[in-house]
Amino acid sequence: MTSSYDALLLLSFGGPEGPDDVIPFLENVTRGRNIPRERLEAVGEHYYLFGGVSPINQLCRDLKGAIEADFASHGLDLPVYWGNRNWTPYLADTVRQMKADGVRRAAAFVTSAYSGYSTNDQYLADIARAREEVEDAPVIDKLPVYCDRPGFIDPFVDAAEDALSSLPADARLIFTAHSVPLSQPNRELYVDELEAASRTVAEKAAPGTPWDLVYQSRSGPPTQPWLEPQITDHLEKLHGEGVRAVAVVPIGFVSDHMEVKYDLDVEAAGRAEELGIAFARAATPGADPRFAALPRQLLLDETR
Ligand SMILES: CC1=C(CCC(=O)O)c2cc3nc(cc4[nH]c(cc5[nH]c(cc1n2)c(C)c5CCC(=O)O)c(CCC(=O)O)c4C)C(CCC(=O)O)=C3C
Ligand SMILES: [Fe+2]
Repeated sequence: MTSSYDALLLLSFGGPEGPDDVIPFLENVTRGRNIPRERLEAVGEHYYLFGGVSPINQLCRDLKGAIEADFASHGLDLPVYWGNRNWTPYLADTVRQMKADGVRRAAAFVTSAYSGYSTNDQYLADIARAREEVEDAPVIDKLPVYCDRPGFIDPFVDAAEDALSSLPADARLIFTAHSVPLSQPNRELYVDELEAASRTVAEKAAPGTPWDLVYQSRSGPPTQPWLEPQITDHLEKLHGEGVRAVAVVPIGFVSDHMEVKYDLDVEAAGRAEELGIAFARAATPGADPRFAALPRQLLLDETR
């Protein structure tokens, strides 16, 4: 099987791999952004709780392996590279390696499924900046946004069914995504896509079950409006309405990284427990073979 590309680039966020990495990582993430010092210190503690190791890099290694297996089993002979925005392997170093290996034209699969600034445009800017750092860099085309593709949706459908099956029959569905400032460019598109993906998963996994889309992991100064409601506030509201069980689906993410492991599995689950609400968190696609098939399907334009 052939394609017009001679490499695939897996592009991700990056995360610390030990306690000494945590502060430099957080400085990388927040450089030039208006994030209060207290928020940074609080987020540092989330990482220290896990030994200073974010799950995200291992998740990328696992996904890279699954993509390579998918390519191999479909006779697609294309090397897979991996680079990050905020930690090693830094994207510019990866692009330098690709150049040294003779890559001329690569397709980029980003570990973020949606349109919007943080989820799409910022990764495009990362690619442009990394290419500027490397003389005669390979061409790198970002593959299309994939939040509506079966390879992304279907693993969430199964995961939502699994989470619901562990709860009483009257459990509610909560979809959650990373909050962004209301002022962020293309925020409406991001929200529209999140709503559409949530609706599709809800209708397939549990037709008739009430569902809501809420947000998590906000930072920024309290005076700056971000997408709401936050999941913890939403749990309180549902509690007031007599809801006793929730299945939480992290539809805004592709893997169980720190925003999922801390903000949902520690913080939101802890709030639910205090409120006496049974809480089950649905898995993210991770290295599911259906998800790992998406880069090939997008490359060969045969997804739908
Ligand atoms: C939309 C979105 C996604 C989903 C799309 C995607 O996946 O790319 C995402 C993912 C992630 N965000 C992550 C980590 C962080 N994000 C921060 C800060 C921010 N995120 C924002 C948005 C998003 N973030 C925004 C608007 C900010 C404010 C500063 C800014 O405008 O940039 C901060 C600073 C501290 C804090 O304020 O929380 C950290 C540490 C990790 C790594 C987790 C790990 O280590 O496992 C991942 C996957
Ligand atoms: Fe973030």
